[in-house]
Amino acid sequence: MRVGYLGPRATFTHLAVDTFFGESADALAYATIPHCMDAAASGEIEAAVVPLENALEGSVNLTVDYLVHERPLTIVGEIVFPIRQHLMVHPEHVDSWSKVDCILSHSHAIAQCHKFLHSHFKNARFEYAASTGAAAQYISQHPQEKSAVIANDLAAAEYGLSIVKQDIHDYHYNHTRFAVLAPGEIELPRQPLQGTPKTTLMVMLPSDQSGALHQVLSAFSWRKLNLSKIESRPMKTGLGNYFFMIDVEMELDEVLIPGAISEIQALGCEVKVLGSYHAYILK
Ligand SMILES: O=C(O)C(=O)C[C@]1(C(=O)O)C=C[C@@H](O)C=C1
Repeated sequence: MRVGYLGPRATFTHLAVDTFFGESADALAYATIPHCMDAAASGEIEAAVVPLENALEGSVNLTVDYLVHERPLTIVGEIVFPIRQHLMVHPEHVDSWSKVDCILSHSHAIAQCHKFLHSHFKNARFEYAASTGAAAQYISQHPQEKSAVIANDLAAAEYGLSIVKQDIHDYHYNHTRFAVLAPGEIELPRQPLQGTPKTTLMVMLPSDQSGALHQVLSAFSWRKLNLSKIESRPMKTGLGNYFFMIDVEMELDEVLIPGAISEIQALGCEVKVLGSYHAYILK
């Protein structure tokens, strides 16, 4: 099975793919989240794995927006993976690491380490890369730059960088949810882990209807459907126009979720099922 991921090699997404799929997948790196999702939509790969949400920094908006507005792929699985951020430099700068003038990484990685960065690098500037792996690769190729990178230990090994501070993320519990996306339903390799069933819906409220969100939520509540997430994102059609991404902690059945969907549609909302799948928590 060909599985694309946000590359280059040794990103957290790559680690999640290798740990989850193991030998069952041919893992292919893509430079950006949209490139990876495009490849799944065109059939170049069977599935794309992209970051969806981090426990400290929240949703990866690029993934959510591209999924809803540009590439309507199906969520066929979720991988929850622990994230350990380390600070690393080119070996030439190990002795002067605390004096670097730039910190380079993915925006989510930088955000996960704000307290550490604030206390150690009062004057350094932050530069954002497409991924932690891309930042590590760049610094390995530009040893003259006095920059430090935030990435994982595999990236340090892959790109020959030296870790100067381990575990610099601000809070101990740091996990990221990665979505496995495909053009339609596909079989994922069997896991020794027990997954938790989930269904993700996109709901667009009619504009200017008082109590609409309350009514939508009550369609789930009286059916005792547990929601693990609700988040609004702009529709990009005008100020105040939002859609909601709602995660229901249940597999798409034939009665309860379709019943809730019909009720919500009767309120004048547009509803789309983005996927019904299992979430796997990896160690
Ligand atoms: O840059 C990477 O290594 C990624 O896989 C992306 C990403 C993200 O988008 O959140 C994944 C996990 C971490 O939270 C930091 C970065």
